[in-house]
Amino acid sequence: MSPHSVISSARRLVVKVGSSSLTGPDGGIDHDRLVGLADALARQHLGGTQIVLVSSGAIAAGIHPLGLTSRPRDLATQQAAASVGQGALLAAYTRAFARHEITVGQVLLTADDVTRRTHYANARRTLERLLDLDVLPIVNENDTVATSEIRFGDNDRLAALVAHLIDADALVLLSDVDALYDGPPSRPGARRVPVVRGPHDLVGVESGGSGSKVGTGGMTTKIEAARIATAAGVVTLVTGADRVVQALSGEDVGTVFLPVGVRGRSRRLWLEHATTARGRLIIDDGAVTALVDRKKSLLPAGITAVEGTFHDGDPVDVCGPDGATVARGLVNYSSSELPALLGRSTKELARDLGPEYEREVIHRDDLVVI
Ligand SMILES: Nc1ncnc2c1ncn2[C@@H]1O[C@H](COP(=O)(O)OP(=O)(O)O)[C@@H](O)[C@H]1O
Ligand SMILES: N[C@@H](CCC(=O)OP(=O)(O)O)C(=O)O
Repeated sequence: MSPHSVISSARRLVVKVGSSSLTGPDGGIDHDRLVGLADALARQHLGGTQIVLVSSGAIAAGIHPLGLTSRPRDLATQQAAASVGQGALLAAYTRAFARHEITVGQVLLTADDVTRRTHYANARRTLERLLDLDVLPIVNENDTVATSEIRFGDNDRLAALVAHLIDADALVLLSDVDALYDGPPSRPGARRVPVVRGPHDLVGVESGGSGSKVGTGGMTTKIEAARIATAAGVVTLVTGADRVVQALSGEDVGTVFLPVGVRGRSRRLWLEHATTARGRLIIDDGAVTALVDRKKSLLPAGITAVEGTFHDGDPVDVCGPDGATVARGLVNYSSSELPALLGRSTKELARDLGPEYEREVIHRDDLVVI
């Protein structure tokens, strides 16, 4: 099966559309483009493909109603714009899909949230249930509550993680450029990269930031998203939103990234790619071996130093004696509690401080070796 036909025959697809493909020259939502996209997705949905749409555009949709002239730069105004714009965006999609008698559902995700064990299962269950009910879920980051530390900022990686979360057959990233080029597409002589089989095909490719006033991340975040998705076994296509019909029909458009890893469900992919570490735990050589080779939990005895300020449940990086990061995990103690426990055995801690101090600093299930 050709990689493009994986998309046309997919049972389950995640399609992501960027702000630059939904907005007009004035920065506001372009309803004709949004309806064109909805029509193409509706056809595929009615043909039996389960589709999850990850749509950016909340901030862009809030620009005009707030009387702004461009995408705000500061976080608080971006969040206000997203709050105003997300409702308008969903209303526009609801109307566009209703013409095909398709019901849509809004799912707003916060990266940090989904990483936690119970929330991960919950987000997956909700999306599965929506798909069972024949609803077309429309996902965005919950911009209004995500603070700068926990914010994804770009929906490309979020879409890759959603594709993994629902075990999609393929991920389609729609943008204002028809493919990945070997350099900025505005540069004369830039050539389309039709297929990426692995990192070697990206050697010499220059990827830059967004070329539009409303997009974020540019090609760099799309390549990163493709790397995450293909490592989880998901074929990824990057192409223009104006080629969505051809892409969904399996035509040779855009840039296709072939899977390099095996499929499988694991919260660990989210832990690694969705979280931002709030601090660092420095561990000794014995603890590095226990974590990396023996797949053990992290105990206080192997920790030599604590850096940063964090709470119980926050993501932290775990670093070897040379400072290199070896793992990331959700820590069971705050940065103020931990220093008093370092180098001590859990038995001794339980005896001196109480049974609750027998717990691991990071449980194996909350840890990903990098
Ligand atoms: N090597 C490259 N190939 C294609 N596009 C590139 C490349 N480097 C940078 N870009 C820019 O990335 C932009 C797409 O990213 P972005 O504006 O963030 O879109 P979106 O809103 O769809 O996420 C393109 O319009 C282009 O200007
Ligand atoms: N959550 C933000 C999207 C940020 C983002 O990733 O934008 P883009 O690079 O246009 O896909 C919004 O809805 O405006």
